[in-house]
Amino acid sequence: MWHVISGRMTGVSRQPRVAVELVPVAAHQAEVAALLSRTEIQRLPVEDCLGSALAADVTAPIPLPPFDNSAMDGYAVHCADIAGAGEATPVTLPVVEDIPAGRGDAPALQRGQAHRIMTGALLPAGTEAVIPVEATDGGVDRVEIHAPIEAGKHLRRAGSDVELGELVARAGDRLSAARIGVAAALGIAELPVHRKPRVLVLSTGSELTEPGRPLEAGRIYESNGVMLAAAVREAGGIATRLRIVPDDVEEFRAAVDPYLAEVDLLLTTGGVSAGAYEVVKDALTGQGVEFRKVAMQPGMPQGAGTYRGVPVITLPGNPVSALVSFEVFVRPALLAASGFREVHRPTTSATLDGQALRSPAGKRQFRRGRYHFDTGVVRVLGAQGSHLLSAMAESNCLLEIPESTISVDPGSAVTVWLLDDPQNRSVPGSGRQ
Ligand SMILES: Nc1nc2c(c(=O)[nH]1)N[C@H]1C(S)=C(S)[C@@H](COP(=O)(O)OP(=O)(O)OC[C@H]3O[C@@H](n4cnc5c(N)ncnc54)[C@H](O)[C@@H]3O)O[C@H]1N2
Ligand code: MOO
Repeated sequence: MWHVISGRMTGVSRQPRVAVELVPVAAHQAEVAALLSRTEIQRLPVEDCLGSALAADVTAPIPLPPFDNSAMDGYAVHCADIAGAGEATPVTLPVVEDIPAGRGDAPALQRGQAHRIMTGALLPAGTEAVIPVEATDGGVDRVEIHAPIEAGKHLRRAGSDVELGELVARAGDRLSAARIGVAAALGIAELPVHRKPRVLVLSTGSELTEPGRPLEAGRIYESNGVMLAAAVREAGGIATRLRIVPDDVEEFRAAVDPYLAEVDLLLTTGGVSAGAYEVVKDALTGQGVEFRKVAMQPGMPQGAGTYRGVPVITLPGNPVSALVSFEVFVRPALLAASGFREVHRPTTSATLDGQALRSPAGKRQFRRGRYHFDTGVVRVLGAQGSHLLSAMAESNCLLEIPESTISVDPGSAVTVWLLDDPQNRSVPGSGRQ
């Protein structure tokens, strides 16, 4: 179904009349999201799960740590035995047992004894504290102890990290290095995850040249395909890049068709606007893909549908338009299909710094910028032109200007989408701006 809003705005002065009818951003988002089904669940070895979405809740089959153990290399003691110990008044105890990590049969510690014990080793029954080796002479048969210690010191209790049966990860969580570590620590060898969606990325345009080759007059290097494939991978998908397809429908079909059986999504860039050589539009119109203008800047020309049973999203060719469109439409749909619970970028309200922003009436505008976590201020980077990719490469956020807003003054609040930070400066409170 088409949800259409008119570009004509009432009560807004000096705005040019927009002749075409525009599809609202939310309507196109919903149509794109509905195209992709959730991928099936598979059990994978934990070490192969990085970046996947967990498909079921995980509860702890054992506590962590599994048993009481020592937090230090030192000596297991009864506190009262060394209560009077000091540099000038050392206490000497017999070392009765040696307990490396992994030993499970050490006898109980009796009053007046010390057991030498290593970090991570099972505490012998009766241990009240572990005195670190640095506070002793390090003796093997007898140990001279130079300080007292409180009960409970340097002991790690069973379950102090994770209790038996505790929920440690939820369905829809992204499996990070730390979550994979927790699963392994719990003895979990395999996890149920959603299969990563396979995305075929296709760049079209007779002007495109692969990087590394000489650039002839009138041609440019292909960048959208590599960039979108990287964006797919960042979003947890598996991207395959096809060779560049020139503006020729037969070549388009010949390049794409052999791969269709293997992919969950065909993602194209270029060839969708109003020119004489719009290969994507020409190849896919009447084949199940609908082309439209979305009330958004950049990223107005869009297409979505299915081609030979495979979901297709066609992004515009201008590089900023392609990447912003990926953020707005493709990334959330891909994350939802991959089983993630959280599919949207985190957003926050920021204070605009610098110059006033102008935005076309009736369109949602996305500007690139740098959000400063310490001050809550956002500054736009680069102009609005959708060929200005380098400013996007420096940005850590998108500013979202609603359809009803035609200008934003400095000092006003503006919503920002927080992106992965290319400068790695986005750690709140890090002070590195
Ligand atoms: N008469 C009109 N012209 C244009 C309209 C319009 O509504 N009426 N829309 C403009 C908007 S907005 C956009 S966005 C672009 C979209 O155009 P296409 O999707 O058809 O893309 P192309 O024309 O193929 O390319 C546009 C631009 O981007 C460069 N490009 C394309 N692919 C790549 C790539 N893989 N790597 C790097 N750069 C690429 C291409 O060379 C062009 O400069 O149309 C406007 N025009
Ligand atoms: O709407 Mo286009 O995507 O600005 O360059």
